[in-house]
Amino acid sequence: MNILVLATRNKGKTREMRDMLKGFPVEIKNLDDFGPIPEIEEDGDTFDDNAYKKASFAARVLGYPAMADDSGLVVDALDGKPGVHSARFAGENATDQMNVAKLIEDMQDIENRRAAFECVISIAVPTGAALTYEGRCEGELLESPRGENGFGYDPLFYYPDFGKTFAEVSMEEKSLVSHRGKALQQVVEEFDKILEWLDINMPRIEPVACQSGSC
Ligand SMILES: O=c1nc[nH]c2c1ncn2[C@H]1C[C@H](O)[C@@H](COP(=O)(O)OP(=O)(O)OP(=O)(O)O)O1
Ligand SMILES: [Mg+2]
Repeated sequence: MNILVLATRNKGKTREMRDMLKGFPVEIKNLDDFGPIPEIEEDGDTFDDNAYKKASFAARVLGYPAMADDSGLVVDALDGKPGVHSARFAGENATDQMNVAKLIEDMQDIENRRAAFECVISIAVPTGAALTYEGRCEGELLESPRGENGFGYDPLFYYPDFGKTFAEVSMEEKSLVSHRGKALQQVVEEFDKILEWLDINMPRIEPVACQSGSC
């Protein structure tokens, strides 16, 4: 069976990605299944750059196809911040709680509460060839957190159609409308084609059959 490595350290993302890919003929592995590998710096200017960096690096280091997600929250009133810096909004090793607290503070007294989650998924092979999928989801920021589910900024992200935050709905409900859910839905729809693409693009690591006849 084909192996696909989820190139992420984020447990919330891992759960959502595993859930949507269950049932497909592919063995999903995590970075933790391989022991220590170097950290990759997410210093790209776009979600696209960073998703590709993470996926192609993991594929190159591990020798398997890898799928990475780069995502974040884009806030209208903050000129698109925190954007690609969402994970380190409150500082280099910030926790979700610290990032949420900073967002609450920065949004104090701001009337325009519009925000969107954006996600780019990259599926790469060790040669650097890659496929890209994108998703976006619009909502509003509350003034204080609500709900216990999900991760990251979910407790502040109110989705009007649900009348709830992403932390107040199940993972399955969130995935129906979320940025990552939408990107993954395209992956799911195209999965047969993706498997074919992997088949063609994965390097053949077995030595080429001996051509001199002496082996
Ligand atoms: O559905 C979501 N619900 C809530 N928050 C979310 C979501 N999706 C992304 N986010 C936030 C979390 C983190 O602050 C940043 C992602 O940063 P990002 O670098 O892509 O992920 P990460 O560092 O947590 O894990 P990794 O890079 O190993 O995949 O955006
Ligand atoms: Mg990251």
